[in-house]
Formats: sequence, structure tokens, C-alpha cells
Amino acid sequence: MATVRTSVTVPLRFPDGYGTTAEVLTFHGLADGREHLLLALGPWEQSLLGQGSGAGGAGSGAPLVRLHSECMTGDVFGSERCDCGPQLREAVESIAATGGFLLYLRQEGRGIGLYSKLDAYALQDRGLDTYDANLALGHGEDERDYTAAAQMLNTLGATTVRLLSNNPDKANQLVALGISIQQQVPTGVHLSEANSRYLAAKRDRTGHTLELGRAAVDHSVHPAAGTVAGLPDMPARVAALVPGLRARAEEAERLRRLPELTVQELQEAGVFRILAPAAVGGYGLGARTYAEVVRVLARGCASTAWTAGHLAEHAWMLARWPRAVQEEVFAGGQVPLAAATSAPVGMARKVPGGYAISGHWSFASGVMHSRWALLAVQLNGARLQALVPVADLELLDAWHTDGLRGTGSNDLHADGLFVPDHRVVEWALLSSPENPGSLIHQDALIHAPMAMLLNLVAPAAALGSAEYAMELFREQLLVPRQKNGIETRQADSTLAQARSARAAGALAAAQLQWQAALSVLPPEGQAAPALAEDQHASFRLSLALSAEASQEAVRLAVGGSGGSVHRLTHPLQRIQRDIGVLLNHPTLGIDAILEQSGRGLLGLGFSTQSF
Ligand SMILES: Nc1nc2c(ncn2[C@@H]2O[C@H](COP(=O)(O)OP(=O)(O)OP(=O)(O)O)[C@@H](O)[C@H]2O)c(=O)[nH]1
Ligand SMILES: [Zn+2]
Repeated sequence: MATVRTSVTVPLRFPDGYGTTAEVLTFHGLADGREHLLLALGPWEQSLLGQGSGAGGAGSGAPLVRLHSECMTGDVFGSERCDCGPQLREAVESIAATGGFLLYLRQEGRGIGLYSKLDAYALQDRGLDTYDANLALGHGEDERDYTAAAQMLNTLGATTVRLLSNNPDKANQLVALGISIQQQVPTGVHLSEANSRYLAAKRDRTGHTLELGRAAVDHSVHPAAGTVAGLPDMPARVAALVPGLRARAEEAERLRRLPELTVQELQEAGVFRILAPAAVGGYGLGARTYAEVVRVLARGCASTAWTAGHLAEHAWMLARWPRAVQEEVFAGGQVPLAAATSAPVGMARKVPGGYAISGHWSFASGVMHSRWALLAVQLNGARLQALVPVADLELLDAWHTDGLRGTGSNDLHADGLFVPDHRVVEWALLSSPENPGSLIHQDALIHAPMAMLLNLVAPAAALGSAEYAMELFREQLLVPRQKNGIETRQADSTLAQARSARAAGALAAAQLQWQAALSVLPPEGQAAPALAEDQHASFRLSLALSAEASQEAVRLAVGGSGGSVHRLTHPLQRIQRDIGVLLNHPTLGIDAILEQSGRGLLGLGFSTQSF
């Protein structure tokens, strides 16, 4: 039972000149211990007598009551992101006119607090609505509890009220707390350009009684937002980068890393954001789009496709980590660039406050552009993943290869490097559908099996490379040449025609196997349950056969193109080298895939855990 603590008279004057006088009451014994206020306004004592009469009957009925939740930005600073300021102003005048109470409830941000509300605004700027933003922060959509409000009303003897609100939850909670609602009086609609999405979300998500015009229904989404309406067409975006990637492919080989301009263009096109959840500034796109993006990039430069594919995937992986790491790496709307390697697995030792890790890791693709490294380490037989700033590691110039040279997949070395506890996570937890990030994010893909995306990168890059090779081959065949004063084309030779038909057939086979593999994946935006064994077997098999057919198409193209394509400046020889490295990646290791896929399709079960 709450009791009145103080009651003071406060004259009110609003900036527009309207004024009235309030009895401001404070209380002892409020359930949540917060400093809630009750402003008794107008002929409030008289209104208490109207509790027995019907709303439309004699007198003005029961006290008009507004439960106003604190909103510092709206109430104090006049923020236009919400309708709180105008609602407060309107409520005071309406209540003062008929008598009743304004309860000023210290439930900033629907109960999540001021800082969290501002965090939620930041997420809304990236496309989430007001409710999803709360959820993404690990809060409820609306955490308000009106027990203290009911206590205050009871203390004043206002057990029947006319409730000034559009929010059905306020009415429901009050009724459950024993307050009768004689009438629910809607507040005015204070629509502005800045709050239209907010009001539409209140109407659509929590059943607020709001009559909004078309302007509010027509959600205009921030251009970079990852909501369905605002999803960028990523394959089209990266297709625009292809000519530039072709022009710089040789430079990438020479540098043995991606040219800065390429990294910048990938950043600007949002490529690293495609998989990351919307709440951390990603686009939350699915595996199919991701696979297509890698394929299209490879039509320009296989090293770029490979690097971008992995870096985008690692950003998604970081969104599976616990909140502390996410706050660190995604701070300020950045999408982190992180190289990841598990070959070979390093060692970890527990030390106070963290771990000491040692190891020598190879194949850290994209490390030349990364701020972070995700490293596999072992502790008492358990596999862990450690997140380490690249600057803390020794970077060894080891990527001297005949293909995919631009990926700069160099080695990393650490000797007893301290990694704080929060930057180490168990691999089993990270790869589980119930990974820590899955409790934070709504995106369907967050639950996806860890290896699903990884398995797509090499075959996607191989297919895009083969498509580029076929383009080059066709041009080569059709270009007119002068021979002994006669104009001829290679395409006019029947042998060249036959070869080009075989190459086209190989490419078509690669594309069909690719489509077969993708057809196993869930549609965009839907959860990806772990695949049944036979489905997984055919997924891996189709990807591997697609890549083999891509390589065959490239082989046929190179074989029919003459000696000039072996100049280091010619893209075809590079494609041949790149695809050779791709086909040797463990995700395309054909012998193991054939064995395991055979087992899976025969119902014998996989004989390796990691297939
Ligand atoms: N978390 C969060 N809180 C918000 C946001 N916008 C406004 N708020 C808070 O929401 C509360 C305002 O809600 P109310 O004015 O009570 O509105 P309501 O619940 O929609 O109900 P009625 O106005 O009574 O129809 C205040 O605490 C604001 O700080 C937002 O985007 N996120
Ligand atoms: Zn507000």
C-alpha cells in the first residue's frame, strides 16, 4: 500500500503560453521504488465523485488519467522522433479541463532506460523498427510495469478512471491491477516526418489505436538499412565493380593483397555487411545472396571474391559471439574485418583473467586488410576460438603461391599472447544454432550451421572464374585476324567450334550443379535448419561437381586459346592458376567429398565429424 509523501502546488507554464496549476504528489511505498509523480489537475476532487456515473452520463465521469512514461528527449528537448512532448502538453490541458491525474512514470524508453533508448534509436537509423531495436539490444519490446501507477491511483481513491491512451497494454495492465476503466480516450495523433515510422510501428506491432494517413504507412527506410523494403540488390551492386576488378586483378597478384581501391569499393558497396545482422549494421542477407555475390565478384577477380567472401562471413561469425565482443567490434556502426584461420590449431593455457595462446597459423586470407584475427586454439582437448588484434600478432610473409595470390593469405604467429576471457569462446558454442549471438539477433541466418557459408565460397569463386574465362574464350574465337592478307577468325574452324561447344557444356554443368546445391538452402530470410544427412551429402557433392566442371571449362578455354594466353598479363592464365588453388581447398577436396557424400546418400552416416 502506497501513501502520499508530499503534496505541493506547482504552477505550470508551457512554451506555447498555456498554463495551469498542478498538485504534485510524491509517494512512499511504490512497488518499484522509483520517484514517480502524480500531478492532480483541474477539478480532480470533483472528478473522483464521477466514478459511479457512466462516461456519457451526468457530470464529466471518472477522473481523466494519463500514464505518461518519461521521455527525456521528447518531454524536455522537444525531440521529433516520438510524440511524447505534444502528448504530454495535450494531456495536461485535457485533464485540467475535466479533472484528473497525470502520472509521470519514470520508465524512460519504455522501461529500458535513456542510454538504451538512444542505442535503440541508433539501430532504428539502420532500419529496425522501435520494437525490433529493443529486442536486438536484449530487451523486451516494452518493459513497462504499471503496478506503481495502480498504487498511486488507489491511494487517491481513483479506482475507476477514464484512460487517456491509445496503448492497449496500459488498459490491460491497469484492469489486471484492479483499476476499472470507464472509458478509453484516445490521444491526438501528433504525426511528423520524423516520427511516422515510430507511430506506424506502434499501430502495426502493438495494436495502438492510431489513425495515420498514408504518409505514415509509407515507411521510408534508410538507404543502408537491412529491412526487407530497403535490401540492397547486392549481386547488381557488385556487378558494377567487375570492370574495375578486372583492371586491377594483375595488380592484386603483384601486391599479393587487394589494392586499397578494391577494399574501398567493397566497403562502399557494403559487401562486408551482407551477412551481418541488421542490429549491428549488417544487411542480414541470406546464404543464396551471399553465394551469388562471391560468384559475381569472381567474374572480376577470384582473389577479391575469395577475400571478400571470407571477410563478410567472419563479420557474421562475430555476430554469433557474446554481447561484450559485439559491442567492441561493431562499435560505431563499423563492420569488423577479421581474418580467420584454424590451420593448424594453436594452443591455449588458462591464466588469470584470460588465456595465453601460442601457435603458428597459415592461410589467413584477408589478413592484410584486417584489424582482427580469429584463431583456433586448443585447451585440454576442447577447441576454442580466440579473437586477437592483428597488431598483437607476428605477421609472416608466407603467401608465395601460383594462384589466388591477391588474397594475401599469410601466416600468423603468437607465443604466449594474452587474450582476455571475453575474447575467447568455445567453438562448440559458437558453431551451435544456439550461439550467444542468436539470443541477441532476430536474423534467420544467425542460427545457420557454421560451415554452410564457408562451403559456398570456393565453388562460387570457381564458377564466377569459369564464367569470366568463357567470356574471354568467346572473344578470342571471334576476333578477326589477318592471315596472309585474308581476314579469318578462329571461330570459323570446326575444331574451335567443337571445343567451344564442349566448354560451354562444361560451364552449363557447373551452373546446374551450382543451382542444385543452392536449392537445398532455405529461401532468403528463412531459418536454416541443419540439413538432413542425405541433403547435406548432395549439397557438398553438387558444390564439388560444380567446381570440377568450372575447372574443366577453364581448361578447355585455355587449351583452345594458343600461346598468347600464357603471358602473365593475360587473364586466362591467371584464372587457370586461381581455379587450381580453389580446387585444392579443403571445402572442395574431391576425394573426401565423394567418400562422405557416398556414405550420406547410402544412409551409412558420415565417418568424419566435420563433413
Ligand atoms: N525503447 C524505446 N523507447 C521509446 C522509443 N520512442 C519512445 N520511447 C519511449 O516510449 C515511452 C512513450 O510511450 P508513451 O507515450 O507512454 O506511449 P504509448 O505506450 O505508445 O502509449 P500512449 O501514448 O498512451 O498511446 C517513453 O518512455 C519514451 O521514452 C523508442 O524508439 N525506443
Ligand atoms: Zn518520446
